[in-house]
Amino acid sequence: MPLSAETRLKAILDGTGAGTWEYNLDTGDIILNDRWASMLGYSLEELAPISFQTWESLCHPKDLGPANEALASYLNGQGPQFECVFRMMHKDGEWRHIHSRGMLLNNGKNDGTRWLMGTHLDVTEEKTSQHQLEQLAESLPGIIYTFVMEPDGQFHFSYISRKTEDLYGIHSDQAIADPQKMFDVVHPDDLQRVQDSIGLSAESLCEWVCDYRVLVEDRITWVRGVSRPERDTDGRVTWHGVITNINDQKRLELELEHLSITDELTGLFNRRYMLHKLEEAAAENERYGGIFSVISLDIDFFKAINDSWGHPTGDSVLQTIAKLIQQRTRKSDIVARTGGEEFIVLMPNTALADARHVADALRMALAAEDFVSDEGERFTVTLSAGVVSWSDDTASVRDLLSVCDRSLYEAKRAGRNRVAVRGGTNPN
Ligand SMILES: Nc1nc2c(ncn2[C@@H]2O[C@H](COP(=O)(O)OP(=O)(O)OP(=O)(O)O)[C@@H](O)[C@H]2O)c(=O)[nH]1
Repeated sequence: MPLSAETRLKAILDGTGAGTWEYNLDTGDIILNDRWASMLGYSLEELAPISFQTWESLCHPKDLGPANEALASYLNGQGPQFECVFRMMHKDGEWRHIHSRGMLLNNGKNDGTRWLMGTHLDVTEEKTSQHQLEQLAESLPGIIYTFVMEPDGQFHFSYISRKTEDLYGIHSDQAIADPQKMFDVVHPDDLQRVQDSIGLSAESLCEWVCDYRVLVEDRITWVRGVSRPERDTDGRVTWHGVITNINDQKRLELELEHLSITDELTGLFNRRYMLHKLEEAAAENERYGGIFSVISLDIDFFKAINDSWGHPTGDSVLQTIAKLIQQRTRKSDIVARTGGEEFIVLMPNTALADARHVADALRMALAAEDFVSDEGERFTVTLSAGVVSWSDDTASVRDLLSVCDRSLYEAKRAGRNRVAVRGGTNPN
């Protein structure tokens, strides 16, 4: 014989561990099941007589108002069901978090009155874990989150901690409601890289690690995202991770990088950086063709300047010349002090004749410059320069520089304060 609907329903409710309640809105009658009472450590007999006050007296006073408001808004037609979590006092003196859900049944008892029927579930453990997670998230120096990407590319945060406010200027509720907001504040220059790295991590299931900038009202913050992806059987990828502020670390990194490529005295690039840029330009030329030229400048009789006017005056001569070269070259040119009184200018997309023209202009500008020593004596300074262009028969950067040096040497030998040019770059 098939089980009755009532038996089946009871078995289902027993399985879920839910208490049930029925509340007649017109008569005020209340019907509770045994589980409703045992969830709070009581039997129904102990709670008798059962009325609305039975719930009221056990509910946390601070939760009564919100629960009644939730009921009122459901009865006003807002939401498909009544739903609310409130605390209730267990017989053992502990508060339990109860998740209550209910619906209105007009004809439930066939007597024309309205019955609200629902369930109670004890969600204390979930609430406690959630509270612990929130406390943990608060004490962490970054954002923790769970990010989910569907196979069709749709994405959302199933959890994100409140630190989003500090780093992204976005409330965590907003990030959950509209996850795109979290990408809208990524620096435009970094956005593509961030998206590509997420795509790569989803494909390879390798850890996602990405440093990028977040731009909130003109304030830039460097952050680092680190998270582990996992793919479920539906192809959905979920990352659990953390985003931290790395501003201090990044500033230090950038400072160190700056120091490692800069000449301290003049603020120009140093020899190491110039060699790196020359190698880059050579590789680019080999791959895509094009042209670039190099000017090597050396101050004439600089030793005599030091000897006559002192080392500090020599230093300020170097600084003045550095400024002069920077003013008279393009932004795309790279200028470095590559030795004591030697400078190199790398001029991308510049033919030999144009580079020679620039070298001559620099030579004349320096010769016209009036210098004053620490003792107030006036003097002038000249330079010699070698100019060379990268061509098809240039074998390496080393060869290019060697040809440039030979031109410079020719300029010195021919009397200084002049520019020598080499078209071919075969050092022999
Ligand atoms: N003030 C100052 N002098 C430097 C610096 N680096 C190198 N020097 C000096 O630059 C001088 C270079 O001398 P030399 O290599 O003989 O060249 P020069 O006197 O310019 O002679 P030519 O190049 O042949 O015209 C040396 O006296 C170095 O001590 C620096 O940072 N500051």
